[in-house]
Amino acid sequence: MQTLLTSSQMQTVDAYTIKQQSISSVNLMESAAKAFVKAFKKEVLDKDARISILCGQGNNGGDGLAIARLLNKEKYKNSTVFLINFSAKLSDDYTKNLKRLSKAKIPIVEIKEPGEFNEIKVDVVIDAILGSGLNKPLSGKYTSLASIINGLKKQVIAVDVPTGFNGDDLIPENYNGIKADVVISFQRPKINFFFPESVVAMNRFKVVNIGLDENFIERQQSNWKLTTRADVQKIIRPRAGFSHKGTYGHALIVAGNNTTMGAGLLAASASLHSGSGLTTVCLPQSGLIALNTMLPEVMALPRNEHLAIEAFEKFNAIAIGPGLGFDEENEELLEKLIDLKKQFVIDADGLTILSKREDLLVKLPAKTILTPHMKEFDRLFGKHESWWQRVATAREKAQQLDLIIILKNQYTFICLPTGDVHINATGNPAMASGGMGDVLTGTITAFLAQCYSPADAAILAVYLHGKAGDDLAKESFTVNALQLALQIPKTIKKLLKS
Ligand SMILES: NC(=O)C1=CN([C@@H]2O[C@H](COP(=O)(O)OP(=O)(O)OC[C@H]3O[C@@H](n4cnc5c(N)ncnc54)[C@H](OP(=O)(O)O)[C@@H]3O)[C@@H](O)[C@H]2O)[C@@H](O)CC1
Ligand SMILES: Nc1ncnc2c1ncn2[C@@H]1O[C@H](COP(=O)(O)OP(=O)(O)O)[C@@H](O)[C@H]1O
Repeated sequence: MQTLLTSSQMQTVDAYTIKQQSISSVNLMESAAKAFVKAFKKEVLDKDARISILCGQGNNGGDGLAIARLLNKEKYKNSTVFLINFSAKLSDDYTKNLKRLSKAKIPIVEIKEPGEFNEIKVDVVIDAILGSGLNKPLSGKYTSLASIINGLKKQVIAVDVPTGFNGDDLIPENYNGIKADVVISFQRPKINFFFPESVVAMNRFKVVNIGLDENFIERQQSNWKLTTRADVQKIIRPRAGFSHKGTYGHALIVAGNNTTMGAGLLAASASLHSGSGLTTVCLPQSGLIALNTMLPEVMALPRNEHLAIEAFEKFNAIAIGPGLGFDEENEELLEKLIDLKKQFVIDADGLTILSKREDLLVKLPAKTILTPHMKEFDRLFGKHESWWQRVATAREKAQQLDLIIILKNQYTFICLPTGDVHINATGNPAMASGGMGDVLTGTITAFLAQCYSPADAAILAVYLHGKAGDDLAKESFTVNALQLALQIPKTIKKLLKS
């Protein structure tokens, strides 16, 4: 797990590292520039590319000057440095790097007015104008320059953050900063990189290590965590010697209806492939042939109005919702199930029922896992104007109601009752197709059945679901839900081996 920090916390880390490691701030800047250049070389392979390096007058600009010098050493021969001199204040390390740069034979152009930057014959722009020191909205000359750069429609690579991008708070719809193709950020991604609103400022990001004190970072107070491969490797337990099907629990998937039977089958397949010892699906009679044909390993509990609630008692984890329908009968079933006080995952139509029945929402057993996508979430907790607002509500509700709320998106936010938000960064757009959420539900249920704690089951399942999608997307333009369910055991095996 990596702790994610705000820009001001990163400044503290910066200062601490300088003090504790007896490294000067200009040397820290040098290591940031080196790390940037290493990543840049993978982005821009052509050493003849015409590169414009735009440097502000703070430390972000200082980075830019050091980068210019290092790129020159790396034989990028067509670079020009533009000094964006819109302010009177220069940082010390900027001044030191300007002096160092003067020894290299790189053209330097001073820009005092935005219109003076009219470099249209450029292939790559390096944006080192303003970084994480942004302390007010962008305006005046900076806005005009950002608009000129965006208008060039060239490849833009930003140092640490795009100019005008606030790393820690809502990005306004009328964002007026630079739009980067790639951001090469230092040591930790900014929290805002994971919010969909950041799409106006960047297409993707990379994070490079610059030698900041990791232990100190991890000691900082922050509720934002990023799940790493190492975390998942620590959580996941290998299959034990002398174990048998009883060792790995019995998952029940209450799902499927005449026109949405597939949702139940997908969730059941995911449960089976994610390692639950036994899986049963509670589905209508009309789904039995499909189930027995497709998943002979999975058992059925035919769902009808005569089904007694005692039939649900033997399961140690129950998922309710994929393709279930939300008529009165299903509402009654959900109500009865909740009274059993089992470990639940509630998804899809189960969530729709909860959005109509607040009395049930507040009765959910502790650590019940909810898996809404954006629309389901807003149906449950009210309309939200932004993802910052939505995540804030999810965090608050998880604490208030003692629930685990998995708010699904490209980057999924797992909100725990502790107030922590675990961000998941696996997964990709090849997975954007129906049934994917049903598979996630089945996977979570399987981990609950195997007695992982609800928080671990959520973190593990979300990571593996995305990772399985990433593994498949290496070879395929699209990834469908059933393929993904089948991939999960292979992805787990690979994680355990490495
Ligand atoms: N630990 C790390 O991660 C490391 C970080 N490093 C690098 O340092 C960068 C941060 O540098 P930084 O603190 O000097 O601030 P930076 O972004 O250059 O801004 C400069 C000045 O601009 C001004 N200003 C602010 N907003 C404005 C606005 N809207 N419109 C106009 N002006 C505005 C404001 O001045 P003020 O307004 O207060 O006079 C501010 O002081 C960071 O992104 C990374 O590249 C690495 O070198 C090493 C390790
Ligand atoms: N572009 C993407 N990147 C990463 N994950 C994605 C992407 N698109 C979809 N997913 C994942 O697929 C799942 C979709 O869930 P959901 O919308 O409930 O699907 P469905 O209702 O069709 O089963 C979520 O876990 C989501 O994170």
